[in-house]
Amino acid sequence: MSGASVELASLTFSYGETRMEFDLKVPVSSVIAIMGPSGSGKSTLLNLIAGFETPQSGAVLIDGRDVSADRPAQRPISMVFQENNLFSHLNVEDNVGLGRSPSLRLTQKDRQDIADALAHTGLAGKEHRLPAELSGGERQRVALSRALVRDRPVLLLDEPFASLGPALRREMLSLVRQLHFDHDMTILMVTHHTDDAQLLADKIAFVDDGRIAAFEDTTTMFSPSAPDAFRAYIGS
Ligand SMILES: Nc1ncnc2c1ncn2[C@@H]1O[C@H](COP(=O)(O)OP(=O)(O)OP(=O)(O)O)[C@@H](O)[C@H]1O
Repeated sequence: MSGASVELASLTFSYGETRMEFDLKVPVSSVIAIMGPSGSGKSTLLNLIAGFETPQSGAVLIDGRDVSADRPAQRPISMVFQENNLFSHLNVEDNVGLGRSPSLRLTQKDRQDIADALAHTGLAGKEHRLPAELSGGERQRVALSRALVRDRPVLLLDEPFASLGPALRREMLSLVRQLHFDHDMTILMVTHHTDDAQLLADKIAFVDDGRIAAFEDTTTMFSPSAPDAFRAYIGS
């Protein structure tokens, strides 16, 4: 696996009176933290890239190809949400297998790849458990494993560790860092935590009032030269 560039070209979207317009160029294999006030449009931005929302105008380009007309499953993207990632009646192995085949018709190679992903995320031995028999952190590991076997060059993470305690969150961030090191995918991660961004991200996209108000290197954004609105948001 390797990454792909992601470009949003004058992408417009409205929820009633709430209007958004996004322009962004994400380099291949970079890790981007998407930060900004509550309600500014961060989740909507990821949903537009993934194809769960349809823009009014503009385009989403992945590696230069316009994917705007593609359904979510056709896009070279996988996404992990804060919660509700798993099917409660399916065991760990099958939940991960859905990343490879929606009908769970799995080849021997698929099963080997699933086993490898579960080993990679520290879940070996828990293949036959149901989601209810796992901790919150383990459930998010299953969701990450499914994203891994989907084997797509772009990974979208929408506050995937927000419900976890600080130690577990750090552990999961290290896992994401390791997965990026091993697979080199392009990652866009929504987070409100400055330490998450500083640990993982090459660049920060600051979303404010339905726009990308700043897109700079992480070191710049955490320096005195960062835009005032971002400094106010992080409380510095
Ligand atoms: N299904 C919906 N119907 C109508 N308005 C919505 C819907 N989902 C989101 N919105 C509105 O769109 C705006 C952007 O929402 P979004 O969830 O993208 O924000 P966010 O930056 O991810 O917020 P948070 O940090 O609180 O998760 C908000 O004003 C929100 O109220």
